[in-house]
Amino acid sequence: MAEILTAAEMRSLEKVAMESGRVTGLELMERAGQGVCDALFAQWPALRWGPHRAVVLCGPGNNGGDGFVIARVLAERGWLVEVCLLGDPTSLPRDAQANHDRWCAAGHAVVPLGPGCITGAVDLLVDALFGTGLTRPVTLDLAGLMTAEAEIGHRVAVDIPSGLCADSGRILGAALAADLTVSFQTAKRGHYLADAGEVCGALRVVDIGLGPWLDDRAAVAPAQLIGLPLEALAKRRGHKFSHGHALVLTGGAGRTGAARLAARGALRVGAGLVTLGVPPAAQMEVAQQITALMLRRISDASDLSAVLRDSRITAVCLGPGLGLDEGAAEKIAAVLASGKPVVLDADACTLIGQDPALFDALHGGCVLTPHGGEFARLFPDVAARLEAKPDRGPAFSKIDAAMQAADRAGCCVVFKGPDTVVAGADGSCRVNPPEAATAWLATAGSGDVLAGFVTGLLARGLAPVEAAAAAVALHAGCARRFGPGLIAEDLPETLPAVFRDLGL
Ligand SMILES: NC(=O)C1=CN([C@@H]2O[C@H](COP(=O)(O)OP(=O)(O)OC[C@H]3O[C@@H](n4cnc5c(N)ncnc54)[C@H](O)[C@@H]3O)[C@@H](O)[C@H]2O)[C@@H](O)CC1
Ligand SMILES: [K+]
Repeated sequence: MAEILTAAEMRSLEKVAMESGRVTGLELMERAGQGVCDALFAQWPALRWGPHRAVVLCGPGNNGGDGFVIARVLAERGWLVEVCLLGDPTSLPRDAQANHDRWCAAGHAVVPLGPGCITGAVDLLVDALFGTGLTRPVTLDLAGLMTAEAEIGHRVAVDIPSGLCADSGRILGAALAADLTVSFQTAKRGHYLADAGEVCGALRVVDIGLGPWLDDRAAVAPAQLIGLPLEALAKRRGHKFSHGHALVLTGGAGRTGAARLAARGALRVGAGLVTLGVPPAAQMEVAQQITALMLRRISDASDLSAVLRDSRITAVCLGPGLGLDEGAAEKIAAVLASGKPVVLDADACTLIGQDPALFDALHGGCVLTPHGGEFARLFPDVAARLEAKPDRGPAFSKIDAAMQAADRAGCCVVFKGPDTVVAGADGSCRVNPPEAATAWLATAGSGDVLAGFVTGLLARGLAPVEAAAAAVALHAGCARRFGPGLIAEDLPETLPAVFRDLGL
C-alpha cells in the first residue's frame, strides 16, 4: 500500500533526511527539477527532441527553486526559456536563491511575474509558483497572466498545481490547471481529494532519494491508497460455512430491491451463504426473485435478536430500503446489541444520526457507509467544517473529516463519493483514487451493492477497515471493467471477471 503524505509529513521527512548529513536541500531540489524534466519527456516524447519554447513561473518559495532547476535543464537542451518570478529574488529561501543565482550567472534573464507575462506560442508552461507551502488563498489573477494571443501546448505542475491545497485537494482562491503533475517521493493527500481531479491532469511521482528515511520512520503516515488484500480475497478450501454467513435485512413490501442487490453483492464477493431477512408482508415478493440466496422471515426486532443468536451468522447488513420507522430503529438496536460485525448503510445511517442512543451503541465491528448527505446527518459539525470555504492552508480535508468521524463513532466510516475515504477507529485511513472510480458508478443501487460487498467480506472474516477498503476497490474495479452503460445489477455480475483479472 502506498502512503500519501500531508505537507507537514513531507517537510519532516525532508528535514530528517537533511539532518542526517547524507543529502542536502540543494541536492533534493536538483533531483526534483531533473525528475520533473524526465517525467515530462516521458509523457510527451515529442518535447525530447529539438528546441522548444518554455515559460517557467517561479514562486517565492522552494517550489520556485525547483522551477529554476527546470529552466536550467531545459536551456541546457537548447530550449528558449523565459522565467517569470513572483516577488523579490533576494527574499527567496537559500536553496531557491542558489538556483536563481545560477540561472542568472549563466546569462539568463528573470522577469517579474505579472499580467500578460505569458504570450505567444508556448510549447511548455511550467507551474512552479506554489507547492506544499500554500498557506492562504491565491489572490493573484492567474488567468490574467496570459495574453489573449497566448497558446499553450502543454502544462506541467511542479509538485502540485499552484492554488491546490496539498492536504485537502481543495482549491484555495484559484488554481492553475495542469495536464501533468509531477510530485516528489510520494503523492500527497491533496492529489486524490476534492478538486484534484479537475486540475492535476495525469499524476507522476518521481523518486528524489528519500526512500531510506521513509522506510526508517517508526510510524508510517496514517493515510494510504487502497490496495487489495489478494491473499484474503482468494477462497481457500473449506465448506460453505467456512466462508461465513451474511444476513441482509430487507425493507417492507415494494422496498426489497436494495437489499436484494446488497445480498447478491455479498454472495458474489464470496460469503459462503447469504440470507435475506424479510418482513412477512414482503416474503412473497422476495421469494419470487431469488435463487442462490436464502430467505428467512423476520417480523420484528425480537425475531431478529433470536436469529442473531445463531453463531454461524458472521455479518449483518441493514439499511438499504430499511425505512425510517420505529421498527427499523429497533432492528438497528437489536443488531448492535448482538455485537456482530455489521454494515450500517442508507436509512440506518439516517436513523443513527437522529438517535444518540443508537450512536452510542456503535462498536468496533460496525461499518458506517454514508454518502455526503448521510454523513452530514451523522456528524453535522464535521460536515459543516468540510463545507466551509477554506480561508487558509492547509485546509480541512475529507480525510480529516472521515478520521474524526471514525474516532467519534468508534468504528469504521466509509465516507463515499468520487474520492471515497475509508477511516478506522484506530486512526488508519485509506483513500480510493478518483481515477480508479468512474462516473458510471453514480447510478441507483450502486451504494447498495457496495454495502453488500463490505458485508460479504466481513462475513468472510476480514476486519472492518480491510473489508471496507477492499469492497470500495472491487466496486470501482467492477465499474471500470463493465464500462459505459453500467447499472447496479451489473456490479455483482462483473465481479467474477475482476477476480479473474486479479488472478484469484
Ligand atoms: N524542502 C526541500 O528540500 C524540497 C522542497 N521541494 C519543493 O519545495 C516546495 C515547498 O517549498 P516551500 O515550503 O518553500 O513552499 P512553496 O514554495 O510552496 O511556497 C511558499 C511561499 O509561498 C508563499 N505563499 C503561500 N501561499 C501564498 C499565496 N496564496 N499567495 C502568495 N504567496 C503565497 C509563502 O509566503 C512562501 O513564501 C515543494 O512543493 C517542492 O516543490 C523540492 O525541491 C524537494 C526538496
Ligand atoms: K506548483
